[in-house]
Amino acid sequence: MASDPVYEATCTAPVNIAVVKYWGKRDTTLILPTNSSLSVTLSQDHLRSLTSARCITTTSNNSNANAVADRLWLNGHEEEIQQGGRTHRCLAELRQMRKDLESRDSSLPKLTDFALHIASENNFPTAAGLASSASGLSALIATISTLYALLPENGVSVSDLSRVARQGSGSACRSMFGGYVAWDMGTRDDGHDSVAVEVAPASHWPDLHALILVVSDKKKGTPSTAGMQRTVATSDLLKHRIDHVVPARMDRISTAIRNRDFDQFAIETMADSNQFHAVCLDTQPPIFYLNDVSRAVIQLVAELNRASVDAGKGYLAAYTYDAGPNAVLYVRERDVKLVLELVLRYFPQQTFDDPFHLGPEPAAASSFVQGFNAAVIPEHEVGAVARIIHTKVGDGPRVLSSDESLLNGEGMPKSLV
Ligand SMILES: Nc1ncnc2c1ncn2[C@@H]1O[C@H](COP(=O)(O)OP(=O)(O)OP(=O)(O)O)[C@@H](O)[C@H]1O
Ligand SMILES: C[C@@](O)(CCOP(=O)(O)OP(=O)(O)O)CC(=O)O
Repeated sequence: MASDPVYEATCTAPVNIAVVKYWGKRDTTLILPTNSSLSVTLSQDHLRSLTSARCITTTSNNSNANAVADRLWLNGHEEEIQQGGRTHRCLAELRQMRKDLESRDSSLPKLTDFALHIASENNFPTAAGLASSASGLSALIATISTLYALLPENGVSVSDLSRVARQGSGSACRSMFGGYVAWDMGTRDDGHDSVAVEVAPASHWPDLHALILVVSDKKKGTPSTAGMQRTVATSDLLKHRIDHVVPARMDRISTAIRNRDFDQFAIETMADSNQFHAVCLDTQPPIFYLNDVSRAVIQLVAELNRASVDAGKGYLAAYTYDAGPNAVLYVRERDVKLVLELVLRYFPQQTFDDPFHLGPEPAAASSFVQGFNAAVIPEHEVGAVARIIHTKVGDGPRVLSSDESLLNGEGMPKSLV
């Protein structure tokens, strides 16, 4: 007996960390932002969401009474796909795009007739302020668009797919591209022009590294989705930011990236992070994402840069913080050793295995930069920074082979918790 054809795809997608922050929606259903934003996509060699999706043909799943319903497993646990919820809307939109394709080409298999089984795993903590929603939703869109052949040769661009990802989680639209990515806020009410665009590929400025100082990987207090709408409703400073700060900053930071101008990139990145946390503080009741350790990291980086700029050597590191206490430091490859040495001295680690082998020598000199004030912050206890992840700018979603699938022959997750 001939076996049913298998329609399945597996992809990974990256995390992105914004340098101009998205904070505020003008439409909460379509996820249309109140300002444009810009991010750096981080390498999937270190942080990634891996997703497999399979069309469940009725014969291969005739024992399952729910055969017609889409199902999703996240890190081995089944998650409900809520009717009208974000994931549900993304799946509906992708199905519609596939239907359009099938109606134009009758030789294509009618994949939209089948339910989908989707399994996904993040190789880092979920919902902990490490942008899991961005990589997770982007991996979902990348995988199903691969399964449905929603490809440039069929008239579907990456920006078109970013429009779908945006409706899963705003920041996810930027993870559809590698490198340096802008999310144009757009002006249309239907969101058609609110899409991600590539500012520059990773290869344009490949030596930008990221050090993620994980201060806490616990679930955060105020989720971004709720927090940002509280800011929209109550903060006057947000209006100033939207009208008078972000548009010019988007231009300046795009130019800095095109010119590989780290000083300008660092100035804009740190100013934008500071302003984002200022609008959080300007929210009623105020939202606090930074803690004492986050603030100590800011002081340390500020002092390092001051000394370096005074010595005529320019900026060495740029900090940025999302909706949590974890710091992300952007550093050029040539300066990673020095910045790591500094971070490890003030925030010692039990163990730190550097994947790039750029860590400091055990007996490295302790005078970092001429004029650096070593008393700027105290040396912290082991554990103040729980973990350091060292990664760098990377590429966009990747298509993997079926060997890497998270689903077994019956279309069920290989690892169920
Ligand atoms: N691999 C995945 N596949 C599908 N959905 C995912 C995946 N990973 C995360 N999500 C969705 O994203 C949610 C977490 O988003 P949330 O914004 O709370 O956290 P975060 O993205 O880690 O933090 P932040 O956006 O502040 O950086 C999960 O509850 C889940 O719904
Ligand atoms: C602080 C941020 O990380 C906020 C991210 O918000 P989300 O994209 O997680 O929010 P939703 O669209 O409601 O899912 C800044 C940024 O990534 O630009």
